[in-house]
Amino acid sequence: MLAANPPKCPFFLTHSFPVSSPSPSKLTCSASFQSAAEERSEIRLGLPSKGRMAADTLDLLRDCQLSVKHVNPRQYVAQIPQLSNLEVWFQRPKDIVRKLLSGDLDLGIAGFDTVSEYGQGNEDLIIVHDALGYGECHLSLAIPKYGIFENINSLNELAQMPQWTKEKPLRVATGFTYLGPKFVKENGLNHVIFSTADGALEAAPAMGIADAILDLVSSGITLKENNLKEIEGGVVLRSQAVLVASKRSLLKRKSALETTHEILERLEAHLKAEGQFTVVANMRGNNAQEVAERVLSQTSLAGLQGPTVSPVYCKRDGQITPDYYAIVICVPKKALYKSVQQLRAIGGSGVLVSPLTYIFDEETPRWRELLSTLGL
Ligand SMILES: Nc1ncnc2c1ncn2[C@@H]1O[C@H](COP(=O)(O)OP(=O)(O)OP(=O)(O)O)[C@@H](O)[C@H]1O
Ligand SMILES: O=P(O)(O)OC[C@H]1O[C@H](OP(=O)(O)OP(=O)(O)O)[C@H](O)[C@@H]1O
Ligand SMILES: [Mg+2]
Repeated sequence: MLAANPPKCPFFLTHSFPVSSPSPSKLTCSASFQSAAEERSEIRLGLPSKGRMAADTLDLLRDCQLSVKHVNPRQYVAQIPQLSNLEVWFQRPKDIVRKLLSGDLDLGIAGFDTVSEYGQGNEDLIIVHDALGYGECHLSLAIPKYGIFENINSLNELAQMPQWTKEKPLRVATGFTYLGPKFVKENGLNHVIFSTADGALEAAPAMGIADAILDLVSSGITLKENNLKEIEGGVVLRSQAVLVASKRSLLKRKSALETTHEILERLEAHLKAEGQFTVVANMRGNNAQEVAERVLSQTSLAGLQGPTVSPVYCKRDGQITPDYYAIVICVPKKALYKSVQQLRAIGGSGVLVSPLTYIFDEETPRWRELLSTLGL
């Protein structure tokens, strides 16, 4: 299990050492970078400079009222006016991870696949938010649909093929030269050799360069168009965009932790709200309790913390009395139509639906988790 084409980039050389026993060059490098990090007063957030994560990242931050002021796309530093102590640095996703490890960035947004591949399990990297809701894909082993693989549909079947020997191992093309070998080792595949390429990996089997590929899949179209198939047990990891931090930064600098808290709260509040609608409806009833009971008898109307039921007063024969009740609930977007049907079934009318911008909980579970990971 080794990379057939040893990568030329010095980072690969450093990263090929196990994390538990870093190379001397890595230690020297990290010590000098660390002192530079300590001299900085501003907090640095790394964002993808281009590629598929770039636009969605800026959109997400904008939706959290954290718009990045970026004068032109070739300028690699920018600001988020709401966070005065923060500098944004645009970098390639893999460089975001490397620079978090070297202490040149404090926070970053990248795909979980990139964090896992280039972070190599380093404990200095902490995932602060693991589900930013875009860049969804999975890293998966794929083999041809044809030839000797026609009846192979699982990792076990692949491992047991008599074709793979020490002299003639299964050849896998991948850009994931850390996660790939780790996965085959953990899954007991003995005779495997990896080669690397930067893109269009799906061509490798048809070109005769590899027997299988290990690459990211989202729609599955590229695999299909190249006559390849995924196999049972062949998914190495599932990925989406994550917010990741350097543990050292958060522990050493109080302002880094405070900024992380604010970003996390805004992300959580926005992402939670994004999946929900506020629904307001009118309902006749004898009292608020009775209306609430009717609402709660329906499975799709429980809301975030039960319904809010408010009397709507009117003047009749000189008397001010509650004529009907207004109920307010939050419903998941997916369950909207079902909720409206259930509201109607219990006498709801005049149903108003509006999008939610933020849901701020008392304290976000991810913040509590972060503090506990930091031992605070
Ligand atoms: N179908 C997909 N294929 C590849 N990446 C995807 C896909 N869907 C989502 N992603 C996410 O987008 C990231 C790829 O983004 P991008 O294209 O910028 O990176 P890259 O091509 O690996 O980087 P670079 O061009 O710097 O080598 C992946 O790491 C993953 O997190
Ligand atoms: O499942 P799908 O939706 O078809 O997406 C998967 C493809 O997308 C990515 O390639 P990319 O477009 O980044 O091109 P590249 O391989 O040349 O980098 C990835 O490497 C797969 O080839
Ligand atoms: Mg790409």
